[in-house]
Amino acid sequence: MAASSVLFDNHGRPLEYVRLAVTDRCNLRCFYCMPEEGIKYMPKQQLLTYEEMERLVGLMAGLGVRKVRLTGGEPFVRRDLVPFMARLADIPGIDDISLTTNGVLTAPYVPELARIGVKAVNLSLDTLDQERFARITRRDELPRVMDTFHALLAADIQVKINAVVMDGQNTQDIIPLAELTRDLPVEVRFIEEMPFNGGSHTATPATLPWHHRRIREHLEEHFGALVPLTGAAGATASEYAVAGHVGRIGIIAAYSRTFCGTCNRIRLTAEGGLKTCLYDQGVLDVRALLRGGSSDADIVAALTSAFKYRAANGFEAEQQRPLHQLSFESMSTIGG
Ligand SMILES: Nc1nc2c(ncn2[C@@H]2O[C@H](COP(=O)(O)OP(=O)(O)OP(=O)(O)O)[C@@H](O)[C@H]2O)c(=O)[nH]1
Ligand SMILES: C[S@@+](CC[C@H](N)C(=O)[O-])C[C@H]1O[C@@H](n2cnc3c(N)ncnc32)[C@H](O)[C@@H]1O
Ligand code: SF4
Ligand code: SF4
Repeated sequence: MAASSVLFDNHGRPLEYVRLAVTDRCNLRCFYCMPEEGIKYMPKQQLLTYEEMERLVGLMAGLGVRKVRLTGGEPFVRRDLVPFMARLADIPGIDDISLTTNGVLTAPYVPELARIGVKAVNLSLDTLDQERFARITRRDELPRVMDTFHALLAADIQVKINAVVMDGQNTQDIIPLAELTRDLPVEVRFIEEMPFNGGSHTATPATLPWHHRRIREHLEEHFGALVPLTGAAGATASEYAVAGHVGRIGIIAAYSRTFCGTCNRIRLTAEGGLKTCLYDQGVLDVRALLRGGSSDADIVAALTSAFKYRAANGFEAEQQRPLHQLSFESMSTIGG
């Protein structure tokens, strides 16, 4: 189905972007995302199939969605990911397919990604120090992640590095990571830590130690004034240029939630739960509709109705949850 119209929510925000968590499994155990042990993965038959996701994306394209991001868990842990991406890219109306990956398994797939037209990849990398990498992710995989980074650059795929800033863990890495932008055409984005760590540690305190302003001040102490850039509509990152640098710096106020006013996205969890806000607890069981024999028209009506009842922002969505224990949810099931 071709994009025919744009759907606006009850706060006048358009639906343009869907994030698909293609799996809840992961080959890392990042401290801020998952506990080290005791993880109960979903049985495979509970995950949406690729065919189910293709059908949904086709229907969403009819509602105006044009951008799809694959995430997880680690997307490359699921088999046959790249052919699936190629089929999504062929859906009329979808003009932007990208993914967020930890980079451990990604390097060998980079030529294929380039071939199917993937223009940008977001690569998670919280430190350039091998020991701290192993401590944060609980796996010693930095060299393979760096292989992916270099393979993406060589293939001319635009890279955004995602680094979660964690008090007492990797704040010493902010400047070395930002230094990558001096000679490389990459964007390095620093992300406020959110509480979705699956019980790995206590939830982010109400006074987030490394919030957007502090990260910016820290960068400016080293590089001088950052020059704000005009970002794309609906973007999560505030983007900045640094004098003399080829690349850019971004800061994502994920916990402060300052960009909700232009939020243009919805999420599907790996088991087909629809989230109209990262902070809601899931507003629609799309898998039940798909497997219960619902018609395209019924599914479109359900998606439309869910989008028309969105929380105004992440704080309202959080308030509407019956339990406020966000830290028992893991980002690996939400997709970031
Ligand atoms: N609060 C909030 N944080 C978000 C949202 N989307 C992404 N983030 C945060 O930004 C991080 C990076 O997200 P990515 O998967 O790289 O996606 P993106 O920022 O939409 O990427 P681009 O499309 O390249 O701008 C996530 O891990 C979250 O911490 C959102 O809608 N709300
Ligand atoms: C959940 S991961 C899934 C994709 C892939 N495994 C990866 O790490 O890139 C998506 C993004 O969520 C971010 N993330 C995970 N837990 C987070 C948290 N507690 N706060 C902020 N961002 C988080 C990661 O840094 C990553 O960039
Ligand atoms: S952030 Fe990504 S790589 Fe790290 S544990 Fe979560 S899903 Fe896995
Ligand atoms: S917190 Fe919710 S409303 Fe705000 S930008 Fe994120 S998903 Fe959108």
